Amino acid sequence: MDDWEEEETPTVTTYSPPEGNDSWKSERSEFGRGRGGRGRGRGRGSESSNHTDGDSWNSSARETGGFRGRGRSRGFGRNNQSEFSENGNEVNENGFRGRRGGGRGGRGGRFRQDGEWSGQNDSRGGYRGKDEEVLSAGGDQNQDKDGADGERPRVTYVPPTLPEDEDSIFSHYETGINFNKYDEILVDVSGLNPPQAIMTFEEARLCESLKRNVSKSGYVKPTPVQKHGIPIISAGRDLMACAQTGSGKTAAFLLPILQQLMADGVAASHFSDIQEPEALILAPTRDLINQIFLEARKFSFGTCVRPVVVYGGVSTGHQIREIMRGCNVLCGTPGRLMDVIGRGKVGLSKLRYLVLDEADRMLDMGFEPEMRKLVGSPGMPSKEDRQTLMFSATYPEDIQRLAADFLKTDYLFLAVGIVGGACSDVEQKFVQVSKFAKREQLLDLLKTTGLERTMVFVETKRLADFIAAFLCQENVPTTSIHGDREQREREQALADFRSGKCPVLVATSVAARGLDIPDVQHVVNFDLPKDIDEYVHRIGRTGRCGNTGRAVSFFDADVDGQLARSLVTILSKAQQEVPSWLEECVFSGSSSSSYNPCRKPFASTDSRKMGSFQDNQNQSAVQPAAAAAAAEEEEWE
Ligand SMILES: Nc1ncnc2c1ncn2[C@@H]1O[C@H](COP(=O)(O)OP(=O)(O)OP(=O)(O)O)[C@@H](O)[C@H]1O
Repeated sequence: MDDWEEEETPTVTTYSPPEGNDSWKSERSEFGRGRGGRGRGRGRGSESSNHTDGDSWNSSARETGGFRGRGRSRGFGRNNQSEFSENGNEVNENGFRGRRGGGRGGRGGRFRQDGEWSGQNDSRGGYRGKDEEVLSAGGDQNQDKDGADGERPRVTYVPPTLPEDEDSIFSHYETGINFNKYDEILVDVSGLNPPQAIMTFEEARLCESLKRNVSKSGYVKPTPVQKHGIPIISAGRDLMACAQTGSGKTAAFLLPILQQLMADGVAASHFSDIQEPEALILAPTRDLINQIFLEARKFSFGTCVRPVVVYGGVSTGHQIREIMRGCNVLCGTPGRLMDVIGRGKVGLSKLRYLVLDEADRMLDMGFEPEMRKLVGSPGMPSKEDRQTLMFSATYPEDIQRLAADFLKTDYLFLAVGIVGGACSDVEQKFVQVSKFAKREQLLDLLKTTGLERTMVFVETKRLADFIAAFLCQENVPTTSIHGDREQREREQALADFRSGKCPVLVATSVAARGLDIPDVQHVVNFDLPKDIDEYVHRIGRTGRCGNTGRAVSFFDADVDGQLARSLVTILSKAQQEVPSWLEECVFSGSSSSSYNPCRKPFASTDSRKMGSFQDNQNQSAVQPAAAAAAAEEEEWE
């Protein structure tokens, strides 16, 4: 038995939110208040919203009314397999504990009077602070192996089998009223001899099956990034593409790649021990790469091209078995990808396309060495012998410089609209609120939004648990996603949010990029991020594909002052009203630019057009402080 062969996992945890309980939509008094008085006494750091009796709190929590979270809480959204023992300690379930080096180990956290979560880490290798995920960068290699070192239990989770019926595969949401306005966005292509843009999908000369799949996906006409990106990729050019969130970047790279593979008659073969994909697609988070895989699966439906996905938190054995069944397009998070390459299951000699989605993220954060390791993997074609494609809505100038190392010198830079600009279909509002008043403000806000789908972003994993638990106590059907939740829980949380079972999703930055969830009408920044690009991505979870959306951000001048200047720029460029108090904040000096001194708020265009590009080639692109602060949730596996 190979070391990757494992037992299949037990079935996925069932999630059962409160039924028939919609009191949270009505008056404040019905929000479940008075059940124990918030913030006092001892409770659990995170509580399940899956109680079938509609009571979100267990008896001990109710008795004591509390939020003083005990235990490194991960239990939100669980079923009745109790995750905590009576005294609040975790109990073992399925042998999953502690594989992130102790994120779950910290105990005794509580919400202080000043509104801040204070975790008391214990010595069991507990919470490692903000860089917890970073420390596991590239470290997926061992995590699925049996716990020989006593610390890394084998991951046995196998995601549920995907539905095969066409309705599920091609389900999509409608383009919005502003879809046609995409045509008015200014487009700039820089670099030598760019090919002519296409105006229609017919001009893309897709083969019949691809054309049929595009049409079944509800695509009638290409978006600007597709009009320009498809012919550039089809012409064999390297590309760095920047287009606003939700404007169809995924199809812009998938369609020309799949078209070329089909035209060349590649076919997945399971007769080979080692699979040699023609395309590698990388993204920074598990949930995003899974989504990209589903898009690839949709567009290649009924063809001989076979996409496969690999990412952390799922049984490696299962994923390798999937690869062995044939693999032309391998989608993955970098750590797991390097793992399967390292195990000799994937060869790179046939590789023609290397795609980095959220490319600025992939090259930021000090992960650049990991990316270099990947492109330096044995058998990886040199940049001259492969086509490298990068996509994002944001491209800080320093990252553009770094990215150029991975691209041929004659790469094209495609800018649709303002590089780093916010989606113009998202109405952006700001509320001045101190950290003490944020929870009340959030409840008030959710009262007005009712059952509309809302993503609430918070800064830390612990706070995500806490706020989700708080909302559940207030009878708001809520789930959460963050890097300390097990993969099955994350997938369940996303499924419950998508289905509307839980219309509120509390998330850390792990959900900021790329996720394409239908009908997200609102994004709330309970905590503003430290980084303006992160803000752009977060609010881009709404207002997608021509639909309109709304983002409300809680601004606490004591904490968020350093972001004010960039926010004013973002709002102005999106032609939105800038609150006078926010402008004053900039001029009063509380908006310091010292946080990220080397970065301009936006690269307005292709960095090569700016004189500094060559001069700064050797300058380190990674800003350690910024990287560390923004690294809370990214995972490299
Ligand atoms: N030409 C099209 N016609 C109709 N719908 C489209 C078209 N192109 C893309 N879409 C849909 O628009 C939605 C957003 O696309 P996608 O997720 O690729 O955006 P994105 O630009 O990658 O966003 P982000 O920057 O957030 O990652 C998806 O549901 C996708 O299926």
